[in-house]
Amino acid sequence: MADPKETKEKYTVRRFRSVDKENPDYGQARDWLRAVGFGFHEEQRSDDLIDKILAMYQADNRELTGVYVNDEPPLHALSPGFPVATFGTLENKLNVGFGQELRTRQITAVTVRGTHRRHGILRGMMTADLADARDDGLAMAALTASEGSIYGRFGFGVATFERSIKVDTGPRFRVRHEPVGRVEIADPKVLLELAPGIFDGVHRRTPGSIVRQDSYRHHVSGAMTRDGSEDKAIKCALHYAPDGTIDGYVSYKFAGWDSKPYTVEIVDLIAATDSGYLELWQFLGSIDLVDQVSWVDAPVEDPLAWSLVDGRCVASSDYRDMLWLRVLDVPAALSARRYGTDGRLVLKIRDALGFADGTWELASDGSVVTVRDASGGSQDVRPDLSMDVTDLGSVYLGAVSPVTLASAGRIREHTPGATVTAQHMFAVERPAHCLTHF
Ligand SMILES: CC(=O)SCCNC(=O)CCNC(=O)[C@H](O)C(C)(C)COP(=O)(O)OP(=O)(O)OC[C@H]1O[C@@H](n2cnc3c(N)ncnc32)[C@H](O)[C@@H]1OP(=O)(O)O
Repeated sequence: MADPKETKEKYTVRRFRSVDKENPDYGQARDWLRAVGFGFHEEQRSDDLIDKILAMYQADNRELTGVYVNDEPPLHALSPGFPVATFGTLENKLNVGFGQELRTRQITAVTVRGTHRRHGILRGMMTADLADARDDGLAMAALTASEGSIYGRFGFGVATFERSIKVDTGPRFRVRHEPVGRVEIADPKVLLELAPGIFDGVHRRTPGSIVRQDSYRHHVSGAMTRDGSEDKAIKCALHYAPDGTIDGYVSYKFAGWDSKPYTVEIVDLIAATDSGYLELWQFLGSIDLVDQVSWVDAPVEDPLAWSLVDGRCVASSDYRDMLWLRVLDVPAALSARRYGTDGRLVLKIRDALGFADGTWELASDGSVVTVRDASGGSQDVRPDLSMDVTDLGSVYLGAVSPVTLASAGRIREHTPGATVTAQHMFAVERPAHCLTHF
C-alpha cells in the first residue's frame, strides 16, 4: 500500500470527489460515507442525510479516498464496493499570525475497518497523501486526532488546545465592560447566510484559525443536526457593532428543565472584536431562569475570566489538544509567517518521512523573512536548535513553548538562549486558537 493510485495484490485504492444522485459515481461516494459512519460507530445514515452530506462535501471540494478489497468477500459479508478504509482531504487557509495565511491540506475521516487494521493501510494512505500535498505545492497539513498516539509518527505535532467551561451566571456574574454595540435576538436560520461572513472576520484576527467547512452554517443555524433533522431547540443572538455591522453571534440551546442547574449550552460563539465577545457574554449572563452557561469547545486563553469581577465563575475542565500541524515544506512554511521579534536561528529538523529533513536558517528582519537551506555546502553551519518535525509543528503557531519542549527533552539547544529566542520569534499577536473542528 505505498501509493493510493497503485493497485496491489490485496487492495485497490480509488480517489474521487463527492457527486450528486444523478451522477453514475454516486454509489461510490454514498458507500464511502457509510464506511466513515461505520468507522466512527455512528448509526446508519438515511439516504436523505447522505445526500445532504455529499452536497456539503461538494461545496467543500473534498477529495475522498477509499481502499477496496480485490478478493470477492465470502457470502453475506459486505460487498467489495464498500471500502475497508477511508481518508478525506480538503484544502483551506490557516491563519499563521500577523495577518498571514497559509494554504493547508486538512485530513479527516480516517478509518480502517477492524478486520483490516494494522496491515499498514493508514500508513499507506497517509504517506501517499502527504507526498501528493507536497507535490501540489502545499507546505502544511493539519488534522484533529481521535487518539494522541497515532499521528506523531507521521510528523504531526500538537499546535493548539481547547477546553470545556461551565460559567456560573448567577448573581456573582458581572462583566466589567461598558457596551459599545448591541445584542439582538434573531431567527437562527439567518446564520445560514450570515455565519460564513462573520466567521471570516474572526478568522482574520485569530492565529490558528482554519476557514470553516460548509457544514458549520447548517449546524450552528439549527438547519441540520448530525442526524440530518432540523434542530428546533437552537436560538441565536447577533452582535451589532456601533456602525450596525454584524460582527459576532452566539447560537445556543437550553438544556431542559430536567437538567439542574438550569443550563444554556453554547453551540457556537464567535466575535470579530473584543467588545463584541464580552457583550455576547453579557447577553448570555442575562438570560432569565438560567443558572449556568456551558461551552464544550472554549478557548484556553479566554478574556472572559479576566473581565469578570469574580473570575472563579468560570470552571474549566477537559483541557485537550485540538489542531495538529505537519510541516511539509520548511522554507515555504517558515517564510509564510511574520515573527514576534527579529532574530536568526539555525534549525536542524529530523523528519522520518523526509519532507522537512535538513538544516535551515531562519532570519527575520523587520517584515523581511528569509529561509535558506543551511545543510551541506562549503559552510559548516552549526544548528542553534535541533528538533523533530513534530516539534516544529507544535511551536509554529506560538501556542507551545520551545523552552517547554526543551525541558521535555524533545528540542535540543546547542546555542545557549536559542530556545528563548525561538519562543520570542514564534510568538503571535493573539493567542492561537482553532475554532474549526473537521
Ligand atoms: C484525522 C482523523 O480522522 S482521526 C480518526 C482516526 N480514526 C479512528 O480513530 C477510527 C478507528 N481507528 C481506525 O480506523 C484505525 O485503527 C486507524 C485508522 C487509527 C489505524 O489504521 P491501521 O490501518 O490499522 O494503521 P496502520 O496499520 O497503517 O498503522 C500505522 C502505524 O500506526 C500505529 N497505530 C495505528 N493505530 C494506532 C493507534 N490507535 N494507537 C497507536 N498506534 C497506532 C501502528 O502500530 C503503526 O505503527 P508503525 O507503522 O510505526 O509500526
